[in-house]
Amino acid sequence: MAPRFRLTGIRKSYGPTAALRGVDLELLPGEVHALVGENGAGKSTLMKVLSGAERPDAGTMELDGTAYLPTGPHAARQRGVVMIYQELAICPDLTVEANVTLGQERNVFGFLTGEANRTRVVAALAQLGHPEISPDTPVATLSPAGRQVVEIARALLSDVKVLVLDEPTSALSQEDAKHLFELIRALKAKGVTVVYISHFLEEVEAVADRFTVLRDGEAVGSGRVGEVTRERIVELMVGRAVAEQYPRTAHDIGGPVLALTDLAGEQLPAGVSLHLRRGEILGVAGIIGSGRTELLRAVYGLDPVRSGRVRIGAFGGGQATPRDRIRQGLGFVSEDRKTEGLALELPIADNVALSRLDEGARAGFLSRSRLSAAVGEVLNRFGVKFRDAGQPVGELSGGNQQKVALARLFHQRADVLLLDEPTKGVDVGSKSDIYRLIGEAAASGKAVLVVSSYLPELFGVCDTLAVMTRGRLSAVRPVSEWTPEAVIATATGNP
Ligand SMILES: Nc1ncnc2c1ncn2[C@@H]1O[C@H](COP(=O)(O)OP(=O)(O)OP(=O)(O)O)[C@@H](O)[C@H]1O
Repeated sequence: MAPRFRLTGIRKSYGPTAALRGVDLELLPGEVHALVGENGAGKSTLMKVLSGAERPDAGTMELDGTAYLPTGPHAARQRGVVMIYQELAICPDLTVEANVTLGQERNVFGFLTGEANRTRVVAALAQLGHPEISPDTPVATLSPAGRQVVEIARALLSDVKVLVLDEPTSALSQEDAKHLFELIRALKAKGVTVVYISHFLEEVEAVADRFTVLRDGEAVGSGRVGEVTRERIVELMVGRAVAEQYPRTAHDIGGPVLALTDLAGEQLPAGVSLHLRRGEILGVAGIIGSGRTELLRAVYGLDPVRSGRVRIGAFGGGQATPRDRIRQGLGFVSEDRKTEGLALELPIADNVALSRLDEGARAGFLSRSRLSAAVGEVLNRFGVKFRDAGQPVGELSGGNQQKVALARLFHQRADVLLLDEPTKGVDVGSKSDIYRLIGEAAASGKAVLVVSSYLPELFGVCDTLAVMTRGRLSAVRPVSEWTPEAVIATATGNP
């Protein structure tokens, strides 16, 4: 079959960082092609080149046998090549219709025909199986899944031939992820080529026909999904065999360090009690919207507490500010690193040291070199791929940004770690590193409360587990007393 899209010898550097070092890739019509690789391997950069957001330094591209070098995303879209980003690039204040037609209003003799546009939008939403989404709805009021449908509808309107999805399930519930897979299959049946970037090999196996592995800016292997083992794909990604996905460090559980009594926020959580002990890794499962994030935010002082108590070691009481909480030994990694986790324009070193600036301070001055040295050590432990600690965090790949957010917590030397989706966007090898570090933290007497939507990780890492349903938390039980089925049943309110 003639390829729909061919990239040959693609190179791209950002200053001294070579993100792509001569990549060849062929995409067939009507296939789902998974692009996998470690954080910083170059997946997003390659897809930005393909979708016109970045210009390659060298190499050629062909779409349906003719030369292709778009001047920008708009030009790429006109040729039918569209990329949908992890952080959806939609205008939240505008309506669904305005978002879908943005920049591609059908123009008859120079006039915009509002009615024709509306018909096309309604048809696209119906085609995607979402006739319930009204064109007049402001996008801001839609769920992440709804926003994604709007983005895909927008792609359909530009007669998409190649659709790139960059970690599309990261903000979706399991149910919505299933719908997305159905949608991808429908697009495939229409002959659309879908490029699917993901760190979840289960998803790759469920939805992709072929895969390509990128490592350090080079394509190091490709093939048909199902003809190679998952272990082999991981080996290609990391360049070595990963011995243990969930490394365990023996740790003892001690006395309580965090106690919540009937903790309630403005809406969520709705009355949560629990004891977290020294050396314990306690997982909180639940569906999106069940109040898990709100629970961590209330404990950390980011959201107001309506009633109930938070007791941390010797400190008791209800409301406190994050500053108080940090002093009391709490550390928090937000699920939403872009808006409240990291200061993207600031250097990596400053981001890591943000809550502990005393480290590099000497006689009232902040010594850059001491700060960099202290931070460098933490970053290396986390395997963060970076050029130098003075580089802005925003230059790092998504997964590496997440590792910086975690590194900060360890640098802060918090006693109680509140982790909200700590491995979101993180590659398999690095996930394993993060699990090892969580285990080591527990072994050194820290207590860990971890919220995750990825059940294998909760079962692989935690000592105890509880499930959140509509703002309430089930009893905390040892992991060995739970099954994934029981967790799902409890989470959906059918125990
Ligand atoms: N705007 C930029 N400025 C400087 N360096 C960049 C920029 N964008 C990407 N890079 C670097 O290029 C390399 C590849 O990054 P890219 O985002 O393509 O990786 P990725 O495979 O998508 O990673 P992840 O799985 O973490 O999203 C990384 O070393 C990254 O730091």
